[in-house]
Amino acid sequence: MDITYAIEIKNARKVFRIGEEKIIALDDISMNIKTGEICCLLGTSGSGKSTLLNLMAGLEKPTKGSIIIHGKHIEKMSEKQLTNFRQKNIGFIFQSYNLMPTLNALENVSLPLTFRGVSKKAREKAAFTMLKAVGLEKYIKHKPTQMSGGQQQRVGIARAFVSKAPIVFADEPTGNLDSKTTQEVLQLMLSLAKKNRQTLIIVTHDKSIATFADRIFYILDGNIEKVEVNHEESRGTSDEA
Ligand SMILES: Nc1ncnc2c1ncn2[C@@H]1O[C@H](COP(=O)(O)OP(=O)(O)OP(=O)(O)O)[C@@H](O)[C@H]1O
Repeated sequence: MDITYAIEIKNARKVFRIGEEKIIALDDISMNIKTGEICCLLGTSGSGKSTLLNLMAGLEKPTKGSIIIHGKHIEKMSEKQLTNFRQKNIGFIFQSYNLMPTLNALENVSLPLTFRGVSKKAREKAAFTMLKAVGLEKYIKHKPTQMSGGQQQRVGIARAFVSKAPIVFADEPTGNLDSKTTQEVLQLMLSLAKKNRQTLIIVTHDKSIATFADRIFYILDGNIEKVEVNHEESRGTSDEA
């Protein structure tokens, strides 16, 4: 089966209720993301970016509409099916890294492979290869508190990419990093995603980060305000607003 789109969203709406109050986090979103595409969801605080990412990752269900990942309607899946689906298909990179504090870098990166039934030896080999790819081969025994923010995020990236999940989501992945480390971490994510033709979706409020993407979806008040296509020659070099 040839599935061109990694992600298809059809008229997705998400309403949160707090007591009597209704919060329309997403109004009516329709969009498609191609396999291997690198996309940014760009918008100000409260615009609905994280909610949209959570719907795509099956962490939240839409109030209305469809979320189709590799041809499968994930809004119809049970929690158990979703957990299984995420373990097989999705990698996550978080703003606050979300590493396991008691585990060292090698163990943190190995973790997603344990859910896939990979042997310990094969897990450690794959984790070491990934840590080497992100320049941390000398830090495999270090625990998160023994590493800088940039190093911890490299571990987070290695963990997200180790299982070659077809889709990787990154929610403000450089939000806690200085500008130089931000550039390094971004380049790393992009090169890993391109290498294996993994689809990468980055949530950010920072336009300078979005210039690295193939396409930018501008999110405003729970809707897509506009979509911008980045052409190869201007990618990552533009600092215009
Ligand atoms: N679990 C929830 N319960 C109630 N309201 C929520 C919940 N999650 C998000 N919202 C509301 O939905 C709207 C969109 O939030 P969302 O977190 O998606 O925005 P965002 O663009 O990611 O913002 P930020 O950049 O600050 O993270 C906001 O008004 C928020 O308060």
